Amino acid sequence: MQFFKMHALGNNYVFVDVARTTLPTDDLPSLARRVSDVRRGIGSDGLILVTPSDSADVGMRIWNADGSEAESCGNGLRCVARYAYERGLVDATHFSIETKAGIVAAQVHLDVAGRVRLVTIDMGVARFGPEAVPYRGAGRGEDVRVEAAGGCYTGTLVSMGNPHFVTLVDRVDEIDVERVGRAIESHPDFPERVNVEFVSVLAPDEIDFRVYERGSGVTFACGTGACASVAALFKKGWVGNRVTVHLLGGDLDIEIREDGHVWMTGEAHWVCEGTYYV
Ligand SMILES: N[C@@H](CCC[C@H](N)C(=O)O)C(=O)O
Repeated sequence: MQFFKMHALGNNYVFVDVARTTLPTDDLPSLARRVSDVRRGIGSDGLILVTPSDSADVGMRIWNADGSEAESCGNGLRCVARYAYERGLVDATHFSIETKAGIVAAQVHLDVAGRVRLVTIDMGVARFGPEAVPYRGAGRGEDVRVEAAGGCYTGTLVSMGNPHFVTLVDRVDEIDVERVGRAIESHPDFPERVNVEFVSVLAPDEIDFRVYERGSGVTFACGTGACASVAALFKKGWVGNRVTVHLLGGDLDIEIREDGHVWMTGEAHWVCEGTYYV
């Protein structure tokens, strides 16, 4: 199977363009687990398929490292956008990408050599509360309390197509993201599990961010998580509509426009291309 690997702020995926190679199996959860395995496979935070789409210019589907399928992936979208433009799947700098959560608009920004320098994605409108995020706890509002890892955490339920629990902390580097994040991610209150974001506000236009991703654990960055976090903080009036998010792997620019759409701008990088022997 021909694959390529890309990363966006260190959130790294194995990509397969299904139009250019044959998938060795229909069991994509198992394939995702195998390619993601750093010892026996390639090593990644998950598997992303680039697919043809009937309703958009390009399609994408994503499986986490544990084989669970997710609805969307912000960092993956920026990588798919760069791949699609640089490999000629699209010939304009503005185009659309279909995900399980719907169709998003992408724009690539080029350097003088015509390579993609940055990618902007319109990630759509954030939705809040138990109507948007599968939740079966006692809370009824958009903020809910979860007891996990010996502590009690209040977080905002946010959907960016996929589910997020955004919790405000004094300092992100004082949180044991692995331990607390894991406990919240698979807490019984979240029947479909949840992505867990720990955020602290440094200024109205700047936040610190750490994440424990559903199905992949601690990663260097999560694009949908950054969008969900800024959307939650903006709704509460704690940040303005344009925020630099400092993630473990680097910075993302998140802007909430007047119509409520959340726009994400950041880098996407090539790592390698090769053949995977099944
Ligand atoms: N890293 C991604 C999100 C990947 C999916 C997520 N773990 C989920 O299960 O919803 C991003 O950049 O958004």
